[in-house]
Amino acid sequence: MLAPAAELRNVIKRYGATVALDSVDLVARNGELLALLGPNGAGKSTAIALWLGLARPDAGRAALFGAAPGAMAVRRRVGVMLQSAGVPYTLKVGELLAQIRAAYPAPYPTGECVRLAGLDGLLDRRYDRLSGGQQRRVQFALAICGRPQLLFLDEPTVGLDVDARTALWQAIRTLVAEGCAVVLTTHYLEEAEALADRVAVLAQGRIVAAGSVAEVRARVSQKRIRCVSALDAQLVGAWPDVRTVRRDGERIEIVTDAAEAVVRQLLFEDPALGELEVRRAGLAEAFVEITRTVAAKAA
Ligand SMILES: Nc1ncnc2c1ncn2[C@@H]1O[C@H](COP(=O)(O)OP(=O)(O)OP(=O)(O)O)[C@@H](O)[C@H]1O
Repeated sequence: MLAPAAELRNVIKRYGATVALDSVDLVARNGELLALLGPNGAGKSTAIALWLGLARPDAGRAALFGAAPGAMAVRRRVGVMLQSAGVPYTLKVGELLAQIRAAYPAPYPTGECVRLAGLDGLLDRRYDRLSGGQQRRVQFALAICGRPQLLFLDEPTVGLDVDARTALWQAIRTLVAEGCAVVLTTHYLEEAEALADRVAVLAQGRIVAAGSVAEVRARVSQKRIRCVSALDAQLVGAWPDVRTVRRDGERIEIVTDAAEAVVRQLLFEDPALGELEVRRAGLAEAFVEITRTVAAKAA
């Protein structure tokens, strides 16, 4: 059987007294996007550092395509976009692209890189004179131009406006559809929800939830209630089992573990209530609940 594009097997990584990863298993497969989620310091960047050979596990194994990270044959199959980019600043975008494309056996044509990363009109511009968002798009182009079979994206859409973010999501989907494996870290849960085939939630170096977006979401019992109501949100917030309440114009939105009881009380208190909707909570609520439970147990 073909080895997965990237795997961590029972990995422990310590920095002094800090256990950055504690018995972690992760797998990223071809044609799939794995989203790594977790609060600051959870261990996401450490996982990527191990895969890139920038750090070594204290125990367990990190492998890319079944081989040790860092091997030249493996590096030619991998594209990387990290949070801090070591880009030679004074070069023009076109020169940067040409340099990186030359290092790969079957790179995308320049025009395709421009289209995928949204670099129209930027090839003749110096990298250091671009805006932050334009630089991010160049970094993305440099990560994908070698037509990687495995792509690491560490918070790729930070600083991008809505249009640029949507365009980048589309480019990521194109690569995944072509069979690329993608490991994405993000703090934007809607990004994971939009792109991920599988998510792994890390907290304090441990995987606390893993599976499809739907599976992780199903781990929590919370529901989201929305309705048009004039009830005072602060009063509703004091009801039993209500976790959060938010007023959004004429609507209120309630997150609760006991949807039936809250709906009953809503209808009782506000006979004029309308447009009632009850939905399973999204990934954002699941993530907050899972990581809060872990923090509470550790305290
Ligand atoms: N080079 C290092 N030396 C010492 N400690 C480190 C080092 N790199 C990471 N750590 C620690 O390891 C833990 C995990 O950090 P890591 O950067 O992997 O988290 P993260 O999930 O990527 O966080 P963020 O969302 O803030 O980027 C943290 O406690 C961090 O302080």
